[in-house]
Amino acid sequence: MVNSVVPIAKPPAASAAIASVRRRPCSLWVGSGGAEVVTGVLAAAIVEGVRRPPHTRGGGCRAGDADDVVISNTRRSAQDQALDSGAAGSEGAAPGSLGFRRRACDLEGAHSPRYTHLVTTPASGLLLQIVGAAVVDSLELPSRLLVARRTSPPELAGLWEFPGGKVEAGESCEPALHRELDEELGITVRLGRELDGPGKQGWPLNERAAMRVWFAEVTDGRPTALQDHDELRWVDLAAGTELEDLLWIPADRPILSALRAAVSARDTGQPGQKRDA
Ligand SMILES: Nc1nc2c([nH]c(=O)n2[C@H]2C[C@H](O)[C@@H](COP(=O)(O)OP(=O)(O)OP(=O)(O)O)O2)c(=O)[nH]1
Repeated sequence: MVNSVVPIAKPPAASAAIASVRRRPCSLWVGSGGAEVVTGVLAAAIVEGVRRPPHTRGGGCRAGDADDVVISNTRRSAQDQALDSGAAGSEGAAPGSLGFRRRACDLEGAHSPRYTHLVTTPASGLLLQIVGAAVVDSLELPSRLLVARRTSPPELAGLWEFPGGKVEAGESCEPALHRELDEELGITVRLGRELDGPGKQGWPLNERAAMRVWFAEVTDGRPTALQDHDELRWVDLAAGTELEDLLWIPADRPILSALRAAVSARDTGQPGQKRDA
């Protein structure tokens, strides 16, 4: 949840990224979320907003007042800058980094499509949270893994991955994973054990994101590539099989190794078993 929203004239520490606002400064809303913003968004600016998000406090703003906002931060990537200049609704992704979509729902309470322009900057030490599923044919006796081939962004298109996606603000990891699997594959699953990564946020993917991964088993639906993927495949988990030969997102390789070890140790967990709530 976004803790506070204040006019740019009196920014909190987290809004140091904001360098200048042309036109009317009071039209810029700054959300300072901290740990509660699970997607890793610490500072965010919504411009062109026509009404403030429902869970926020602060002064009013008027439609179109702040459509010339400049965000500046030494940690900003070329991708962020591209987003600043790109068309609303576009996605950007620099090689090795994540694509951030210009959409309002990255901030809880800002789900209105009328918030047309959102720029986010990651907090230092807080990564964008991704969740992924190691969907196996059986949680108790796994022998095959469901893998998915991405269609975007161009840097990742054609690479195989664990189905999943970004945790949205206000969402917990496991519900996010259920949502992603439903949206992307049209399946309902029961979750098994989490495949613990090296960090609290799971497995590092790049400088901006980390992924938590759970074993899962399909309980309803037939996996179908509904969005984000052009092919799904059940592959044998045994060593020396197709699984290793597939062109994986490189960051996923260590996860695959750990997954195999967990399967060998029959450590995929019982349904509902979790590391945390
Ligand atoms: N789902 C998934 N993403 C991965 C894996 N490995 C890896 O580096 N990533 C990266 C790729 C993406 O930059 C990011 C996940 O973002 P995404 O685009 O899949 O998220 P999403 O489904 O919520 O997509 P969108 O709504 O933003 O379009 O994490 C993986 O195994 N599974």
